[in-house]
Amino acid sequence: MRMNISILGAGAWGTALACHAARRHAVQLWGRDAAQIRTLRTRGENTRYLPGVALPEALGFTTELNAALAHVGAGGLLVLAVPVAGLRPLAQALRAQGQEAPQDFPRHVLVLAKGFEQGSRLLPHQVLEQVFEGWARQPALGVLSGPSFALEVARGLPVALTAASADEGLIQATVRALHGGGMRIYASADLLGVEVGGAVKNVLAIACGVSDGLEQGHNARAALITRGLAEISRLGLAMGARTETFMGLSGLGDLVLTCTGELSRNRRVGLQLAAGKPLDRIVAELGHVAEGVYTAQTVLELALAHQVDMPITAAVADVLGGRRSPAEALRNLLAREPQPEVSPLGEPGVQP
Ligand SMILES: NC(=O)c1ccc[n+]([C@@H]2O[C@H](COP(=O)([O-])OP(=O)(O)OC[C@H]3O[C@@H](n4cnc5c(N)ncnc54)[C@H](O)[C@@H]3O)[C@@H](O)[C@H]2O)c1
Ligand SMILES: O=P(O)(O)OC[C@H](O)CO
Repeated sequence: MRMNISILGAGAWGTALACHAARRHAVQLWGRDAAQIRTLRTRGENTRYLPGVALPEALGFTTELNAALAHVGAGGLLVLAVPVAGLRPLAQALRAQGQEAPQDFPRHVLVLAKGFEQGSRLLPHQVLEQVFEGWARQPALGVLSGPSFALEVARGLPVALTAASADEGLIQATVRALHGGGMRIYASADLLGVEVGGAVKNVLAIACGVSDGLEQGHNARAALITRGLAEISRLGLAMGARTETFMGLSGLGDLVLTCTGELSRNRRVGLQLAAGKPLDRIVAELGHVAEGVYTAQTVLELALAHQVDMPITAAVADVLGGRRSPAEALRNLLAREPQPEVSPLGEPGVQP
């Protein structure tokens, strides 16, 4: 059944998902930059964020938040495709806009961002809960996560993702909107676990980029991925997530993709740090968000607060914070005391 969908955020991921959804649904892509949206409309291509991909003719564009909301109405799907840092201001603007006709505000809001908000240390859905708190028209919230490079999705290549929410109606709306045409959507009720996996894998992808950039070999990369999964699981469990979530698409799946795939922006940051490039230059030249850069220190703070050991994350935070060189951080990791290997799935009564 055809649905009305608005995707807010015209970066790589928002544009790719809009390409996918517009093949079957009425989709509006919203961006805050009027000049960029004009280019999308006139050239039929997102030259800045997704060059080389022809946008579907049926895809609509807008810079008006109220038009994007009106398109969705109460019964469609509203998708937030901005980075974590942009979520709070966007949600505040949505709430303000929604006051005008609360009965028409979308019932289902799906978030795509992967990371923790700096300062508040909140996950994306928690930021939204905070903004919408106390509002009579508080929407049902969900996240979409898993191994998914925007460029491949935009080209229609196969992809499997996890939609997580406590609200069954939201999951059904997401499946209706996105499942099919090369995209498989799996459902999960573990919103927190899905978001923790998506946030921390970005930090570990930076570690793998550093290791590969320093030519430490495939063995080292496999070790970082496996021990990285143990770090994700430890933090997630301490925060209340389910262990099995980390063995799924949004955990192991996305970790493997981002740590090994050449399209990963986070991995690219690590490779360039290993080459000795200063972080501010890397970020300026990347032209896209690499969420791991902004989330690493917060993950480390959460690890300390929950008293879980996350040595790889600590090493990445040290390198990003300029406290250690990439080579020094790696030496430090190798010099750690020997310890028993505990499976990321854990053992009864033992923390992984
Ligand atoms: N690119 C991918 O392959 C991919 C896949 C899955 C998830 N994600 C996640 O999706 C989120 C967005 O990533 P992306 O790849 O689209 O990033 P991007 O850097 O390609 O684009 C970001 C977009 O968000 C816009 N933006 C930033 N702050 C904003 C704000 N305050 N209000 C409105 N718009 C704002 C920018 O103008 C830009 O259009 C990130 O959290 C990322 O981790 C990305
Ligand atoms: O390019 P990255 O490193 O931001 O990763 C993109 C997606 O999150 C991969 O699933």
